[in-house]
Amino acid sequence: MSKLRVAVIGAKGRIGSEAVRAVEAADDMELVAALGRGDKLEALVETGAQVVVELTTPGSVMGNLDFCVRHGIHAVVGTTGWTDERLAQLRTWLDASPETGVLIAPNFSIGAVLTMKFAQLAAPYFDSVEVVELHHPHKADAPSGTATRTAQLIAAARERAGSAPQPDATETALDGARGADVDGVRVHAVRLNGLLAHQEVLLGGEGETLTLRHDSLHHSSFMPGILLGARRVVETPGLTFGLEHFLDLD
Ligand SMILES: NC(=O)C1=CN([C@@H]2O[C@H](COP(=O)(O)OP(=O)(O)OC[C@H]3O[C@@H](n4cnc5c(N)ncnc54)[C@H](OP(=O)(O)O)[C@@H]3O)[C@@H](O)[C@H]2O)C=CC1
Ligand SMILES: O=C(O)C1=N[C@H](C(=O)O)C[C@H](O)C1
Repeated sequence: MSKLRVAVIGAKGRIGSEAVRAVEAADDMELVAALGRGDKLEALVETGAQVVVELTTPGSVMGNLDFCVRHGIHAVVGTTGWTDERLAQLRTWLDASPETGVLIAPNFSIGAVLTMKFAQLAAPYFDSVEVVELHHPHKADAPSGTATRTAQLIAAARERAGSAPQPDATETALDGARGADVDGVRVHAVRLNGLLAHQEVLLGGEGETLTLRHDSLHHSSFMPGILLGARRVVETPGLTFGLEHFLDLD
């Protein structure tokens, strides 16, 4: 059987360099291009890339995806910074290239995907829920894509269940003291040397709390999800948001 022809954009970055190694080590894949900043995207066409793994920056990802979708190259995207407007733009591009698939995964690690799932399950049973994400201090954005998505999923689960608004009588003396508000769920971002990528979902009810915590201790934690995404996206046209759609979690 022929190997899947995979390219990595952002190949010199923290996660991109790990992805290069993971694709090279996968028996069913061939790394056909490893692009860094300044490299020409035309190399993707010249090398016959079928799937791109996009791990760059919020400032670069849209231009890269525009090129990929226009050339019918599927994409697995880990880069953060997704807004409703960006997703709508991407859907427009995909409408014009209906056989192309794009997977955007706020987090490729199985533990993080499960944390999001458990948080949605638990959130309607508690009065209060807040998200704390903790990362290395070189991370470009805050809050993390994972924390934003987790808060959105929690808010949607609470709305579906008809949960009451969260109790909070605080009058904040300093801006930011209560974190960011994502659909009514507070999200706090810690940047600390020594950390990689971590998240806690804190849930509180009458006389009890539940803490869900996930730790990515090495960038290798994201690789099985990236490889799975590359294998599945080629047979999944359109936009898929979240690795959970490629996992049999129910
Ligand atoms: N979904 C997930 O599971 C994960 C997602 N991420 C996300 O992935 C992204 C990258 O993270 P990280 O590796 O830590 O960041 P880094 O800054 O280490 O890597 C980004 C790389 O992309 C390069 N780059 C920027 N623009 C372009 C471009 N147009 N073409 C080619 N290369 C480009 C950068 O080059 P230069 O240094 O010259 O700017 C850099 O080498 C972030 O958004 C992060 O949040 C990270 C881990 C897991
Ligand atoms: O920048 C990182 O490191 C990470 N980014 C992603 C995010 O913003 O959620 C995924 C993971 O947290 C690591």
